Amino acid sequence: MENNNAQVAGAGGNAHTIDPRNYDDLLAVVASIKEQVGSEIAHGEIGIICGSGLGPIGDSVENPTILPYAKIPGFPVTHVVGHKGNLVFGTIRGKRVVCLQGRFHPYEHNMNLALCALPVRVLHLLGVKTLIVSNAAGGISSKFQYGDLMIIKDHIFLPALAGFSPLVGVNDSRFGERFVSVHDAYDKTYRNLATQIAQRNNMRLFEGVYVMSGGPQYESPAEVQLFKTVGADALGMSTCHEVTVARQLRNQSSRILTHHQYRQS
Ligand SMILES: O=P(O)(O)O[C@@H]1C[C@H](O)[C@@H](CO)O1
Ligand code: HPA
Repeated sequence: MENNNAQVAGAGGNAHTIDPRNYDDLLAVVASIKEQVGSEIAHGEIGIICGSGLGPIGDSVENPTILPYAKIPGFPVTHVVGHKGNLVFGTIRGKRVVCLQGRFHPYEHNMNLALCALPVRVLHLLGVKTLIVSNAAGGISSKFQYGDLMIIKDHIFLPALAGFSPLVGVNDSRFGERFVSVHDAYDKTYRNLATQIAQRNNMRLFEGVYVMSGGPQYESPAEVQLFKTVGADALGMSTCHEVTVARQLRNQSSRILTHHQYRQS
């Protein structure tokens, strides 16, 4: 079942299908969210994308306001088991969070990566400055035991290397630059914090490189060997498109700050 609410009114009042690359369309999506849950509720400092099996993070949000994706214009419907399909607003330990209880995998949506990363742009327009992204992945590193946790320190975004990037196509500069650096895409300060917390709690935690394949088929033994050879530690079918879009938005924020400083000096 697709979301039958994928249209917004454009210039002249003509309805058109939401384009995930169009800033004005996403402002209309955000306006609809604010209208449905109220402007006070519809904002957050921290965005959380729950991977497969990690939906209960959304259930731990305090004072939750839940908006099903089916009621959000432009949000496709998620079909993957373990992805509920809710936007959850509330707090966790006093911090305002917006939780995506369910993500969009490119293999579900004809490799439309911009569409699958649309929620990240929506989170940005709702005020989110910090994004926590989780996933379930297959281990490649021989260090790993079943169920181990890995913090991503870098990625190999295979679909993007083959031309399937969420940033391909018209670039609306209000989202950021045409050419986006993904150096330090995974914040070192937060990675260190997670490592310290794991150590304090005697948890097994590794840092490693995540490789995203298009899926949905799992990888052949020869492909796993290939990824191991190029330095990947874990393998999945998500995350990199979201992080790439987030990185463009973060670069946009720092660009605005640079201009601001320039004007002051
Ligand atoms: O959303 P995530 O990345 O946790 O989903 C995982 C990876 C694939 O989409 C799927 C295959 O197991 O689950
Ligand atoms: O082994 C895997 N490969 C790709 N994606 C996955 N998601 C969970 N496990 C895997």
